[in-house]
Amino acid sequence: MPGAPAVLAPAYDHVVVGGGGAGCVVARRLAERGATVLLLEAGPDDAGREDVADAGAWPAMLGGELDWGLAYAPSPQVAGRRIPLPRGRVLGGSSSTNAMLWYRGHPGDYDGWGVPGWTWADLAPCLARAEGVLRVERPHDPHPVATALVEAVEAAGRQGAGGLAELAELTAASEDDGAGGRASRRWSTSRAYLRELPPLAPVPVSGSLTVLTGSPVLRVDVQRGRAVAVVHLVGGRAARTAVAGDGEVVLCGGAVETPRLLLASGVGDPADLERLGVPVASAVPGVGRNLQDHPLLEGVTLRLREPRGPVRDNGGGAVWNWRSSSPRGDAPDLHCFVTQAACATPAVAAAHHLDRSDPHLVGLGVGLMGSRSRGHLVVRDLAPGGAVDLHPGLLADPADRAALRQGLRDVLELADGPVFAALGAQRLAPLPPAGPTTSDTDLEEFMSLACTTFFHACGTAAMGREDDERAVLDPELRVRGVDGLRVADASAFPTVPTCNTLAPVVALAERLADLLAPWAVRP
Ligand SMILES: Cc1cc2nc3c(=O)[nH]c(=O)nc-3n(C[C@H](O)[C@H](O)[C@H](O)COP(=O)(O)OP(=O)(O)OC[C@H]3O[C@@H](n4cnc5c(N)ncnc54)[C@H](O)[C@@H]3O)c2cc1C
Repeated sequence: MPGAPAVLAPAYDHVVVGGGGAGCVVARRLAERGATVLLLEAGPDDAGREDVADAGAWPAMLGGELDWGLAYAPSPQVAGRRIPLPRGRVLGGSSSTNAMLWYRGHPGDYDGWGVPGWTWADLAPCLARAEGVLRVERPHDPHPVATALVEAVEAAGRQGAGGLAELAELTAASEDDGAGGRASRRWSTSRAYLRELPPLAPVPVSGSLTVLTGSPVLRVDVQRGRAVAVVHLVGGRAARTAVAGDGEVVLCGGAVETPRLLLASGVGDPADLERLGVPVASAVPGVGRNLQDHPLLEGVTLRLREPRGPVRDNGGGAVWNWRSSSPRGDAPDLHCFVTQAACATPAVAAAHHLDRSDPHLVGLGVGLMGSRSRGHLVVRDLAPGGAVDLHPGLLADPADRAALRQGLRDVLELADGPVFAALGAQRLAPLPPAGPTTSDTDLEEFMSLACTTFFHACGTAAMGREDDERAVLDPELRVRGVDGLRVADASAFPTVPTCNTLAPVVALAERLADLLAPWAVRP
């Protein structure tokens, strides 16, 4: 389905901008409901790429040719470090480059948004529908460090006590490797929704879907308060493709590029637009505010007695979710996963003299999923992927630092316990005697070196109730003050859910297609 069509039609019912985690879902579902749809993706096709398909290969893609190459700005809480923020620039978006954990979150995450139409009861059917398209599997042959995490939680009496450790659900499936064996293969939204679903029935029974890769969108053309066309590059030249009649443009560019596209289209804080030299189409001060992410500690490092062996599944395989003593809501707010390799920031590696290529090393990541800190972004250059200052505010809220300290202490207790000892594990970072008696100051110093992104940037074009003046989108994901323009991606979350963000993104995309469903009954 993807590729360059010989000729683009002058107009489509809907134009979907960004073929990522959300965009592939939105485009396919709208076409199924009877619309003619154009999906525009800046990056290349992902079909046939072994780096994308091999579930264990994703770390090698970080910062590579399929990455937008963004970074969070330095802040004191992260020891003045610049933290790379990977985002997929390829069909499937970050669902083609991510770590494949599938975690639905907690009902309270969605109910807590307080936006009509977006409760758990509204979204659970969308998740179920997505799980009928994406393959979601747990590891068939888990790595010993994955089973060790689950056993360590059990041995410490923490299983079920406000938490759960289990083999991870992954958007990857054990498939024939073509050489008589099995291998774990990725199921991105591009694979699931564009390639594996049966082809659309011919027009006019259903609509049609045209996918154009290598076509970055520069802006939406807003005239007299209505989105009428998109301006995009085709073969390096600017082209203009219109939306037909009462069709719509749906922005699915992700948490950084969607607010940039809004600003490029004249939607944003008038002061930002004036600085960027863009005439105001709609004054919406919330664009680019409310940037959120989960802080993740990459640093707890163990050296096993034996080499850890070849990578299985996604290179991890098990997770533990549990509650701190003061969680943000009802959901577990702390998260731990294993890595079948060293998982330490360059700053931790330098401070602890780690040789990250040592085949005996494994890691334990510690994330704060109920983070309260908020940040913002400042677009400096309107070109896709251009300069942007990203200030996520990681660990800025003292309550976040307290909760993550507790998470780190809990994980160190497991790392030093009998289950990992049976693997001959020796803790290399943070250096012993870090443990229950270590001071908060020492732990915070380690955290400032180990803190990085959990890759869950979101919230920068948030939906909200009709009376919420900070909201960029209304409860049906319409951009305030512009007809025929919606946002359906991670930017739309009012608050980051306590889970990895692909599942809620896909649920949101499925729901948006329902909101536009009247297309299915048009003559
Ligand atoms: C390295 C990494 C690991 C992660 N691990 C996990 C995980 O294990 N589990 C999980 O649930 N989540 C994970 N995530 C997060 C998850 O993948 C994202 O939250 C999700 O994919 C976001 O979906 P999105 O549609 O908002 O954006 P994306 O999936 O990033 O898609 C945006 C798309 O829009 C395209 N685009 C942007 N601007 C333009 C433009 N101007 N014109 C045309 N196209 C454009 C991009 O190229 C991209 O294809 C990870 C993310 C990364 C990067």
